[in-house]
Amino acid sequence: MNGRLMRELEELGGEIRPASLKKCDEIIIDQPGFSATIALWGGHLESFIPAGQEDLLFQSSNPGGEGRFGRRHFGVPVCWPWFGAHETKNDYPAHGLARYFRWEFIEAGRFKNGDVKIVIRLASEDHPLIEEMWPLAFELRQVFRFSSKGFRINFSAANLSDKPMPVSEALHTYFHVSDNQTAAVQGLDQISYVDKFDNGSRQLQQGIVSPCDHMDRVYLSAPETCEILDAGLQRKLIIHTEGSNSTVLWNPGADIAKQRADMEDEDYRRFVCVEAANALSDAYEIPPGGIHQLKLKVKHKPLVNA
Ligand SMILES: O=P(O)(O)OC[C@H]1O[C@@H](O)[C@H](O)[C@@H](O)[C@@H]1O
Repeated sequence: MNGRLMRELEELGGEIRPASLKKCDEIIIDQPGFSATIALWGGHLESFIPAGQEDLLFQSSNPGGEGRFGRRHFGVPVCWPWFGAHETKNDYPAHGLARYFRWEFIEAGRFKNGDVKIVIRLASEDHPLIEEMWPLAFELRQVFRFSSKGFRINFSAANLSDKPMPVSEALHTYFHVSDNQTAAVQGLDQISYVDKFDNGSRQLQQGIVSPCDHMDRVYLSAPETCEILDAGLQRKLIIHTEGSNSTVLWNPGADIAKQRADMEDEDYRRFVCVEAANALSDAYEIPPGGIHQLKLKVKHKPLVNA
């Protein structure tokens, strides 16, 4: 990292924790209204803690699998350029490449209203293994915006190649909840979904989703806003997306969680994934030279004022 970036970060009261997660740096921002941590490994927003509250994001109990594609379930993994299993290559990792490679920290500063801004990027040309596995050149950027009210992620993908780029994707957010048995997701009533835990059958959502246990669902043509209601933390999380047609809800349930190396037995009770996605029939192509943006905005509010 250069001196300019270091100064910009220091002016925000930020610091770098060097080579601390999977041998990559973490960026820590500590402000009166919140603290946030970004892992350059995979470009995960790892933690966002509003002052006086519990983290909005979940982190699994241990760092997880070793090896090039050892994954960890925490924060906001970026699933790109494919969501789920690769269509033809069985030996390629699930959920694409972006969550396994080192991103570059390129900017720290403030928006006009004082919100904190951090920008990171991942370019295919920076990693020979990416170029080998995905021969279409790209540049990804994440612009993080933090304030005491919550966080935003503006994710953009630029197709630098001369061919159309097929993409399915997700900002696979692990929202921390007090208990998945009592937490609820509201806002998907009457939306049709593909139930991956029921052989991909099509279902229609009736009312709220609760408990948030053992579910793997892709809601297609989903609305831009939904909410997590957490009675235990007396907190409501308002999730707003742009550029995302699918909303994925995932919680592994007790049995599948046991197969995840980084999760302890009770970890699955402490999160629900609500993912801003373009998956299955919502997959699309970025034209040569084109850009696609996926935006996620998360605000927290007391549940009592719902
Ligand atoms: O364990 P991973 O690879 O991070 O994936 C977690 C889950 O992510 C969800 O988005 C998928 O719909 C699930 O099928 C998948 O199991």
